[in-house]
Amino acid sequence: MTEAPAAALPDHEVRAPTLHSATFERGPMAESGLLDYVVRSDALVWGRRGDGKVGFGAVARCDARGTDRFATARAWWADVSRRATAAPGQEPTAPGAGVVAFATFAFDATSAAASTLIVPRLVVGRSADSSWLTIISDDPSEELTLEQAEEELALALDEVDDEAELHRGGTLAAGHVSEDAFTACVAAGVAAIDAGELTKLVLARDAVAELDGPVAVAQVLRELALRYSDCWTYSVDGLIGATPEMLVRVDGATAQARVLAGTLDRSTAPADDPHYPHRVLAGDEKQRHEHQLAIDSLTAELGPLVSEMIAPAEPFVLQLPNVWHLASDVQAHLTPYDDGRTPSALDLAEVLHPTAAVCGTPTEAAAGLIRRLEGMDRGRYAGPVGWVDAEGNGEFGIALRGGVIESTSCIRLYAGCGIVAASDPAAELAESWAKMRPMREALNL
Ligand SMILES: C=C(O[C@H]1C=CC=C(C(=O)O)[C@@H]1O)C(=O)O
Repeated sequence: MTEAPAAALPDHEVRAPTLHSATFERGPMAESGLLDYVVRSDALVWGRRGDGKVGFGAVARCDARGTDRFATARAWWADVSRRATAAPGQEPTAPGAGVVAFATFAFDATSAAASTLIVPRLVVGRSADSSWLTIISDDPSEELTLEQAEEELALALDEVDDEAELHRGGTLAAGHVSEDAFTACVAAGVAAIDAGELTKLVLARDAVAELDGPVAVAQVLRELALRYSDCWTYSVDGLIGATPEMLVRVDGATAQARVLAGTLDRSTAPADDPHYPHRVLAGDEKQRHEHQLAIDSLTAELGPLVSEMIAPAEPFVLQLPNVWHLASDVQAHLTPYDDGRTPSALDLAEVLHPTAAVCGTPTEAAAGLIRRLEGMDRGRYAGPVGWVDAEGNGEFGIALRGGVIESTSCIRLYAGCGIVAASDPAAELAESWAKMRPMREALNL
């Protein structure tokens, strides 16, 4: 048995609100599912293939920074969850219904970026077999009715972005890590690996998009969701994108992850060779090594918390519109902590982050070298992004293939690449461009 992480920080006063919710079952949605609700720039979004949730407004928020960012968020959420009540007869009926928080975490403890949990006023949710509308209040005396929830939802959907004013294009410039700086970083990373300092590290760069109008967030999200239907589309407090990598998904006592590492650009692939990705990606020693290190980092951290874990012996090739990846789906049965509580999605996000898909092996050596070589604050890029409910169910993707909105018409994009002994700087630079392609296309850049 494993000891549960502390529910409250020593000397930490958690000022969590008392929340009250009502969840109303709704009929089947149109084929497009949740995408019909992705119409506002400020909505909170988590979804894949029409399932997921869209949040409007905010009734509570927790911001944290530094080494304790996960612990602060966990303590706050434990308090919110303990106190939350549901209107009689309107209790949550599915994971993610009822009181729920959308969450985003900074990659590194030294980041200036806040890690944030936001509880929306309204949530429209859909899973394979149900759909619902939840309304949440921080006023325990407020009567929460279906009429009120539908009226507020209609108002929220009415105040949509004026598409005429949205951007049509713009420019993309080097960010903190230019192309030259990136290739130099990769060469230095390979030298450190050759010198025996570490086995793998993931190096990233950024690029700044200045658009000729306000970022069309909802339009970008809809495009990403439609084109990248195997990815999880997210939008939380200005962090947007569509990630192919699931850090952890918790549904009751089941945990799942999709580990990715190993990439092949599709734009340079021969059109007439169906075996190309299997031969060049799945059959390549360097790519398989990079992938295995990412799996090992996940299973080593998850192992002590589970009674059973299924990790396939062979990765599969995940085909996205821009790239192919080596991918492995891991499934595990969670063991309760010795206080009887099952580890929550938040607990697991903290334990598993950062995997070797975004940091390296060994973790501490890689994290230190990333700070030194990149010299940039990654902010929330490559950190966990997703949602958690009051029961501890939730989904945390790794915030990849996206960007951070820095002002109305400016968005910073990020992409990184796993570096091992056999990595070539020019090839890694090309791969980073391939990973930025989904956002560039959605932004018309
Ligand atoms: C770090 C990123 O991708 C990771 C996930 C999948 C494949 C990767 C790779 O092949 O390098 C990276 O580890 C990114 O997209 O910024």
